[in-house]
Amino acid sequence: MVHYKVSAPGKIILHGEHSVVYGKDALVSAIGLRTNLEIKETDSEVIFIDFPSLKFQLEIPLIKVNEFLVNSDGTIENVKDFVENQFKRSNETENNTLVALFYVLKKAFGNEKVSKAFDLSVKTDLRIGGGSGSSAAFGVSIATGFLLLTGKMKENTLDHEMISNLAFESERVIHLNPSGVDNTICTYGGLLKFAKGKGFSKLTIPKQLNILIVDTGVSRSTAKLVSQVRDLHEGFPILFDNIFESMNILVQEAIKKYSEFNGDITDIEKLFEINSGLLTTIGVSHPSLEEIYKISRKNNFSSKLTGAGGGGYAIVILPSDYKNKENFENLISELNEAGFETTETVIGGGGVSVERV
Ligand SMILES: Nc1ncnc2c1ncn2[C@@H]1O[C@H](COP(=O)(O)OP(=O)(O)O)[C@@H](O)[C@H]1O
Ligand SMILES: C[C@@](O)(CCOP(=O)(O)O)CC(=O)O
Repeated sequence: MVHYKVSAPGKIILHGEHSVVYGKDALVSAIGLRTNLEIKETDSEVIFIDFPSLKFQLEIPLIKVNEFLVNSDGTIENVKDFVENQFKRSNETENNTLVALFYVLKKAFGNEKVSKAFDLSVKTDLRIGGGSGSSAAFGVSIATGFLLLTGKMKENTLDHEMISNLAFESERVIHLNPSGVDNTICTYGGLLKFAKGKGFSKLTIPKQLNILIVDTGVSRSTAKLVSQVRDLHEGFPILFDNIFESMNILVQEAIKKYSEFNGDITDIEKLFEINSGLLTTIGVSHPSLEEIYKISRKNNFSSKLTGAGGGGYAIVILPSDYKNKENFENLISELNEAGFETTETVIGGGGVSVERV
């Protein structure tokens, strides 16, 4: 019987968040924190779904899922009706997650039936709603799991394009109007230059680049922040077009600096500071982020938000010899004292992977 373990990385946007929504380039990287899905066919009559990170699980008869696959027209509205009628859950996050799950299932299977029931669980190292790509890592994991289940894709010949495209459908349910940057990086991994509708190219950094991820603990909605920026853009189109163009120029400068990185972070730190200022200008900072910027600067580090902002995660760029340095130890203890959790990681890392159990 089919039994797979799928793993997809989280991501950080190094530069280009928000401007990427307006067609500008972004520089994005996979990180070491991952989402892990397990899917196992069973002889049961019911499909069992477990989302421990969201603290909910449920069962649904296989026959109901197959009725849905045969009868649904596959529109988001139709999948929403199915989820509402079937599960009658009042929690918006749970509903949305289930809509994404069944929408992706329908896209993967079309009108074909699922031949056997299965147990599916999704666990993650990522904080959900923090800007480190948990929704995309979730989308990539379910897309991969379901494509394997259909037999359209084999574990030793993963079709990254098909996975990323299907994960984008999950992102469309969760984020309404995503740029596609998150599903791309969480599928391919590494370091990428990405532009909405234009595709991506892989980049390499000559030397390991260390990053500290700082969790503000403040949840925020990407969709709301994107629409807040859209309102400002509508009010001041020329001003905002120019800010987005500045962010684009910054990304081009950053690509040069990261591609030539020889261990000296001085210029990258300057770009962090400038990018942070531009993001504050478009209104996506937050008091918790400002506090992190202050503590970082006090200890001679440069930081910026990553992702949509409004809380979520900040990133601090670290020099190669940061370990055991007094200012780094002070940075960590001051951030922790202020209530912010920190995780050390490196830029890059593998994309989606599958293990047949
Ligand atoms: N491990 C997971 N299990 C189930 N759903 C998940 C998981 N990770 C993410 N999600 C889905 O993604 C949503 C979070 O998306 P979002 O707010 O954009 O967070 P992030 O910025 O971390 O991607 C959750 O509400 C849920 O629908
Ligand atoms: C703000 C934005 O540029 C990045 C959002 O990233 P996240 O949801 O915070 O991981 C939106 C997008 O690219 O769709």
